[in-house]
Amino acid sequence: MTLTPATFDTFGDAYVAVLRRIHDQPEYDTRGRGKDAVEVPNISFQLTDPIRRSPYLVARRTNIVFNYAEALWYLSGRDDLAMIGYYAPRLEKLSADGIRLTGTAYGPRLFAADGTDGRSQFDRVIDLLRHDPDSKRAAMLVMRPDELVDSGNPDVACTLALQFLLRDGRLHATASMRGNDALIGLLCDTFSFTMIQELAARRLGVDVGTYTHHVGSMHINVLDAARVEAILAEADRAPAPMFPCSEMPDTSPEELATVLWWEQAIRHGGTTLTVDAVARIPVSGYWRQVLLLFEAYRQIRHIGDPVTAGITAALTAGNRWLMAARWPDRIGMP
Ligand SMILES: O=c1ccn([C@H]2C[C@H](O)[C@@H](COP(=O)(O)O)O2)c(=O)[nH]1
Repeated sequence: MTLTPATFDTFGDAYVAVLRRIHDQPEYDTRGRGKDAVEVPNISFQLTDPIRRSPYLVARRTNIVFNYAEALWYLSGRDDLAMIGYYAPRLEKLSADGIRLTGTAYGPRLFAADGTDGRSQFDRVIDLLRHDPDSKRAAMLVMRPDELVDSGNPDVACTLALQFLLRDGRLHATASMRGNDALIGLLCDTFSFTMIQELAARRLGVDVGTYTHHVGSMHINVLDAARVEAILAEADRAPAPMFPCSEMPDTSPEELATVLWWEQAIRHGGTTLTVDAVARIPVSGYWRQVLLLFEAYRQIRHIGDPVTAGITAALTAGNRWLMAARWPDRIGMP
């Protein structure tokens, strides 16, 4: 009898295993809100190395720029479509007023002061773990009861809660979701939640532990079947490439604000940033790499030519691989 979830080293391994399970052995056909899907209830997995959070699959065409933008959007407590819609125009249809997102915007629920004691849920669980490291209470709630009041609500939070357990000097995290689209949402949500876990571990000065993901309804939309099959075929052909991955340094709220300031400057700016200009931005090398990705994306969106050779060369090997898989005609491989 096993009472613990399946364990994988990297998210890429877990991702392929989840897609394969639902594709090969679906348990239910569902028809919800106009989308037909195949579903396996109660899927759980655990990652031993949550920092290796990007799957290197050509057929998936992971948008690493969006992944970082969404994580930063959460970490800064924002809900504006202006920022996140620039990286993922598909989110526009989820916004009821064209200005803000509600259920999808986990940031305000986790990282904005919520009117109780001037702190955010995130700040409260960090303070709690500083004083009571063995606590079982370091949980942050996401979905709210009032989200089901309006049956026409287009955007109900899919995440129920995130929990931290600080054990033997390692910060473990558990995400609980009511529903997860295994092709798109699973990848983006795991990316952001493991970033939140890593930020919390650095703030506490402890190591990153395991990441556990539990989902009530894990599903693949029928319209995505061909993409899933392409991913499974690629995983069958050869193991995914491996790249070194960088650890997030301890990042203060002030440094995060500087990263967000530059994100907006790049998004609004009409000028091409050089690698030297990025090197002068007063944030750590880890966050400068993210700003390089934002500049590469700005060039892809606004300029017809390939991304400048300097920016391309300054990307890490893993990021360059992901960008070239997504935008093959815009990113040269070295
Ligand atoms: O962070 C998110 C947000 C949404 N979804 C997916 C799950 C569902 O396929 C769809 C939401 O539809 P409902 O469950 O609200 O009907 O979006 C995710 O996987 N992760």
